[in-house]
Amino acid sequence: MSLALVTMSHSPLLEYADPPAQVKDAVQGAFSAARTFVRAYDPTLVVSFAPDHYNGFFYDLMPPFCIGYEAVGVGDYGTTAGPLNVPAERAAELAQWVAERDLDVAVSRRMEVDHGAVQPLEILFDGIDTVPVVPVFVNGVAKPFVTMRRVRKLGEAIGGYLAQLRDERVLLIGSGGLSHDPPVPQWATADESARAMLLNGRHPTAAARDARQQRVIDTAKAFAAGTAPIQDLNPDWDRALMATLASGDLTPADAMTPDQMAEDAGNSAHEVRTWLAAFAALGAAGPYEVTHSFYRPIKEYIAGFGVMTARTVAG
Ligand SMILES: O=C(O)/C=C/c1cccc(O)c1O
Ligand SMILES: [Fe+2]
Repeated sequence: MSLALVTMSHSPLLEYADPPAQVKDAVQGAFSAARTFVRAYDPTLVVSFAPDHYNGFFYDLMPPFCIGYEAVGVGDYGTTAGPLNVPAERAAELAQWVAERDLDVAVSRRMEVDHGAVQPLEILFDGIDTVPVVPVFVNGVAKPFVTMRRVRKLGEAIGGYLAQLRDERVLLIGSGGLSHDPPVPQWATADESARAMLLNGRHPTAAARDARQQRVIDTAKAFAAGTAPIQDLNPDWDRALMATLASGDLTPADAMTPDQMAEDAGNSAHEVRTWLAAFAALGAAGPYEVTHSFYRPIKEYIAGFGVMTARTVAG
């Protein structure tokens, strides 16, 4: 069976920053192309690979991957709060399939998801419960990181399951990246209160959430002004990765090491793991073609900002 894919950067700053009009228009144009692609494909099921930013997953128990049987948006940065429309039996069947292929994936019967998972659903489907979605958490912020090879293998296993479904049109989403280094605390350098948040910061007070988000919003302003103490975007790295993903041969990404990824493209560049998983899943259904590709480094959004659509080549 054929599959389709949208990979897209997310940024909570879409609603909180003000880049020049032509930049905003270019991003909206890329979203619009992705929406048109999705509407034409008319998926019956979405499998969404997304990271979390210490809103649903914490160091009290941090898996590399987790399949949600139910999921609820936490409503960070004004994104939609509430339940996603998760087909629990389909999710459980997928988890079983993956387990039988020697991959160890956590499951959650109540996954909490943040802007990383919610923003693409809002942009592509005008809501978080309008289409059945199986959410797959891919750790993109918390050390230790599994190898990129492992991420590719997970994507291939999930794609293998989806490719044999006869009664579904499946859209894969990969959310995050590309190069970027927003001020998400790191355990090694965090102070005591930041460590408490990283350990178990579930359900913060409104004031605590506002303070955390304001720090990111302020950093984005400073980054655009050239004064933020965060790592620069790396358009060459972003474009090279997008070329690898488009090529159909994902094995070169196996050589990317976690430390080198962070050094070259920022700590949150690990979010590209969702793109790799999504493309590996797509490739499991056969050769694919990229139908639309957008890229722009956007400091106001603290993101090497990319959007790609792709689908199985009819054969
Ligand atoms: O607030 C956070 O935890 C993350 C913010 C952010 C900013 C820019 C790009 C991203 O992918 C983010 O998640
Ligand atoms: Fe992110």
